[in-house]
Amino acid sequence: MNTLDTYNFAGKRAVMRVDFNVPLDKDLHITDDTRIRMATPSVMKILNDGGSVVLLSHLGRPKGGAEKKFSLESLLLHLQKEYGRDVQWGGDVLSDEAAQKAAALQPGQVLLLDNLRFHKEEEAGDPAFAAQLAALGTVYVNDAFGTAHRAHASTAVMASSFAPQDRVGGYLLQSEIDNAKKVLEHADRPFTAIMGGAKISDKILIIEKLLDKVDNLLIGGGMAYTFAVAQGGHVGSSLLEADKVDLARQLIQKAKDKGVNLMLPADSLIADRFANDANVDIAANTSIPDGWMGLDLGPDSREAFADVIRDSKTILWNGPMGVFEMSNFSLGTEYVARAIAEATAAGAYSLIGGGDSAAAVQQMGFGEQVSYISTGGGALLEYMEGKELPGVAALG
Ligand SMILES: Nc1ncnc2c1ncn2[C@@H]1O[C@H](COP(=O)(O)OP(=O)(O)O)[C@@H](O)[C@H]1O
Ligand SMILES: O=C(OP(=O)(O)O)[C@H](O)COP(=O)(O)O
Repeated sequence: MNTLDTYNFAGKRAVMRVDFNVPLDKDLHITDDTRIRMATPSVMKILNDGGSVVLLSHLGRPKGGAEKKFSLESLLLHLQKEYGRDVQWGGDVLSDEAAQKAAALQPGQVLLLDNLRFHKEEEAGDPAFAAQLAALGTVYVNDAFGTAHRAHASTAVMASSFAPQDRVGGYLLQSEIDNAKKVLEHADRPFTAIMGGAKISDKILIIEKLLDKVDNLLIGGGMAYTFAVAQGGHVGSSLLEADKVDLARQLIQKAKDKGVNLMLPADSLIADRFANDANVDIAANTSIPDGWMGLDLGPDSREAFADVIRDSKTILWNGPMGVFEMSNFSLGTEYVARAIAEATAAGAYSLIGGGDSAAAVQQMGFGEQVSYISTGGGALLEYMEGKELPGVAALG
């Protein structure tokens, strides 16, 4: 892989894929800018060389065209402060405005374009769309580790429009891979993985691979309810992927066969609606009443999870344990974050992945007390299971 340090960007226009899929509040303000900050060294290297940058990213998962809440324009002022210079807005990636502003960029200038996923061709990996993106620059830089597991037009396909020497991996991509490799190759035991969050269908398949690597696998967050149903439980209106129940049942069996301690939450903090001021109660995870939903670990589970974590020597965490964005459902995530900080202080190596997990750790004040915060969730997990990431493979 060509790296930024071996490339001189003077007079070049870099079309740079970043992962600026940052969490926003309802007023479209950024609540955690880790992903933006982590890509800044790459942007500054290009600008300081005397190059210019066209920034490409997705934000969230828009379905069917442009929507204000998914527009990258919300990031513009933040980026101007981050880079200490004007950042131009070019609108839609396929617009004439974008093409004209990109062509007119001068050394040291930055252009931000709108959400790639406003075009279905992005996720389809459409070659014609990829070629249109490639025409925006003279060199391709990929620093989007968080999206490196997607074979999309901007993460994988557009690289082939550039000569091999003009496909460059950014600093963040490189350091993420170096770090994940270190954990894979030297995992001290007990090795504990903690999985949670909401992207169940994406991440449930990864569990099978992790069972070959870890001693303990703790499953919390929205993912836990699919497992509770697999155990014959009732989960009310909790997050559930019904078509993954059989797979969850097989995974429980596989963990037994392999001697892995797969721990599911015994109890949940349940709510009668998806709101911070909902009525709450505590229920066994396998008997949540109709009309109620599990939004956080219950008191027994958070203690049990924390105990296992504190005894671990290598820790991999992806996905919050509850809807931590609402303060009344953040305790499970906080317990896990604190236990990881304690284990790290006692000598464990801790690796936290995912946009929301990273945000939770920072927000709760444990950012400096863990070994490494990765900007990738799914990407990190897929790398850890030994898969080649399309975004990395495309760089050659
Ligand atoms: N029990 C739950 N019910 C619904 N959503 C949940 C639950 N637990 C966690 N979540 C949500 O999961 C989201 C994060 O999931 P995910 O994207 O998979 O994690 P990451 O970004 O860390 O990889 C958060 O917005 C959180 O509110
Ligand atoms: O947030 C992301 O992944 P993550 O939730 O696994 O951390 C990336 O931006 C990828 O987004 P996607 O899972 O919608 O392709």
